[in-house]
Amino acid sequence: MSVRRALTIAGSDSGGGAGIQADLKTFQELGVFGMSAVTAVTAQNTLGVHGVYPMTAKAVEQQIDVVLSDIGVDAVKTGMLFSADIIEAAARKLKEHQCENVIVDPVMIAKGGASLLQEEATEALKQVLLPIALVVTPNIPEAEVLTGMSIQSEADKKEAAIAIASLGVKNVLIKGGHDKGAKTVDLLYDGSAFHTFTGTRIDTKDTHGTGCTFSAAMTAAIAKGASVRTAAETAKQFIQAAIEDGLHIGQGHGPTNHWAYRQRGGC
Ligand SMILES: Nc1ncnc2c1ncn2[C@@H]1O[C@H](COP(=O)(O)OP(=O)(O)OP(=O)(O)O)[C@@H](O)[C@H]1O
Ligand SMILES: Cc1ncc(CO)c(N)n1
Repeated sequence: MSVRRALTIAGSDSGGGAGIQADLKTFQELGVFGMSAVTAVTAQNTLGVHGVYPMTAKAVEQQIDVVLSDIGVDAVKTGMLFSADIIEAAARKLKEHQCENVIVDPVMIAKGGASLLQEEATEALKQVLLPIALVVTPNIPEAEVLTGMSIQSEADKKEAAIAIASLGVKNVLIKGGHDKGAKTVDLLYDGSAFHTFTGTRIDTKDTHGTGCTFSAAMTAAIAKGASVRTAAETAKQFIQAAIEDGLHIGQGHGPTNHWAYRQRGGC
């Protein structure tokens, strides 16, 4: 089988736990060749986001163009997109190159509270990116912004997933890291049925980049030909191992362990 390729369109996390760095590490661990289009550089560590330096939309567009016209791609993930201009440029290019396997992680706010998406860009995300996406993977606060709903229960999660699907995206996966209980319940809605992926909540502060890592693992699995449902199962196992075998790096919210899944024999 030829080498499978995945592209991440996202921001750089200098601390290495989230963003482009988490995505490329995850792609590599799952045996997929990783490529990147950088949307912004963040000066970031486990204590927080200390600076955000966006790229121009043109620079993002060109990175996507040169990579897709030469190397090609089996799945594309988007993460931190920062502005409406960048969202519109990315969506235009993905359409132009007829990318079908687009996984949108609608990154809005970092765990420490820093904004990674300008407020007015949410509309562009909904109007131009979600309609061309195969999957969107909001966490609970992001699902609340996308729907305007308050999500307090599993029933609310289901209602939100249906509302997000009505924006034109084929599959909606609401991540349960922000759930309150002893279990983390990730909910997938595929346009007709619901599927849940449940993990044991680990009591740790080292959860920086869990969302990026989860969505990147889904992207890698989809690049290798998995269905969305199987990709969500793989991603759940990948992130559970990565959180359980934490590296305890830095003084704040440390990164997850991107080696853990492979070291346990997965791949
Ligand atoms: N403490 C935890 N224990 C076990 N699983 C967790 C924990 N926290 C998050 N997860 C899992 O990690 C994945 C990512 O979910 P989460 O809701 O944390 O994403 P996120 O908020 O987008 O993360 P980030 O913004 O840090 O990238 C989900 O599968 C979720 O269930
Ligand atoms: C660059 C970047 N993307 C995404 C996140 C969300 O975890 C982050 N903290 N930083």
